Amino acid sequence: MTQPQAARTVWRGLACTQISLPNGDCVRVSDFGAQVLSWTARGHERMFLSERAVLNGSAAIRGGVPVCFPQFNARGPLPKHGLARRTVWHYEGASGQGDAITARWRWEAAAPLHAEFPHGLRAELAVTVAPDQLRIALSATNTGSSALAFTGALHTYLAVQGADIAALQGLEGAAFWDAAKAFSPAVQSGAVALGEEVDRVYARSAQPLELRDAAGTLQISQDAAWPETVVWNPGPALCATLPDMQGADWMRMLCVEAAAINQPVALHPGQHWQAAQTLQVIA
Ligand SMILES: O=P(O)(O)OC[C@H]1O[C@@H](O)[C@H](O)[C@@H](O)[C@@H]1O
Repeated sequence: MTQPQAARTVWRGLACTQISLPNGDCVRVSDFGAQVLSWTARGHERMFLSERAVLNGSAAIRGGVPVCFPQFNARGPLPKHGLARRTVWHYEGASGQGDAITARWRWEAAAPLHAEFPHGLRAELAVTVAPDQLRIALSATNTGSSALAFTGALHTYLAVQGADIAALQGLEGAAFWDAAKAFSPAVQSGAVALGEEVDRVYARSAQPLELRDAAGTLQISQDAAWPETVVWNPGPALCATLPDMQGADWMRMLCVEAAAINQPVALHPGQHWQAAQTLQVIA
């Protein structure tokens, strides 16, 4: 292979697009949820996907990069984390740019949403794969005739190798809201490590974060239009209660989420918004 390629495939019953680069990097994205399920770079799987993930469309898929939209968590009347992660998106195709390739999906707010969310809203997800790099851009357009507001996140489940040495660096000294402790305010002391439940909402860091583990170092950055970063790991106690995770899975993952939460994004009719999260293997 001399050029990046995108091929349609079915993986464990899910219609997917498989993106492959000449250097061996590979990404799989499901039409269900427009969800990245796998990213292999420098020979390592960089995404956590639960072996107990529900893949039959009856629930959100636990792992990869769920698109939480147009509502983050329970902050509104919609089902938790919105409906987009539980619906099939329309695949629009892929196009190459040099050593990179971008595949695109489209989602429209449809009837099941309208009782709680009576708006015309279109979302697009662009997944760009380049050597050592994955960039995921969500965009939203108000296609209706009234103003609307949304919240959301790219709920990225990063694979962790070597839980005892894994550390997320770059948030030291940052203020956060501790969602695991009734949203009490706190300040980050040292790197984020695995151990107990972590469910924290930080303001976006201007500098990229770094996840260091036994596989190397992954740099994580997000556009300013994602104003918050959520870091989530259920820890052993909560993990044991989640039916779609195995008991020790909390040691295999860390969610670092690019999010828009505290100030909902307001869109007038015809207005457009876009924001990306970029993951880069640097060591
Ligand atoms: O189990 P879900 O619906 O995928 O949510 C997982 C987690 O997602 C995180 O974004 C939230 O901050 C957590 O509070 C939540 O538990």
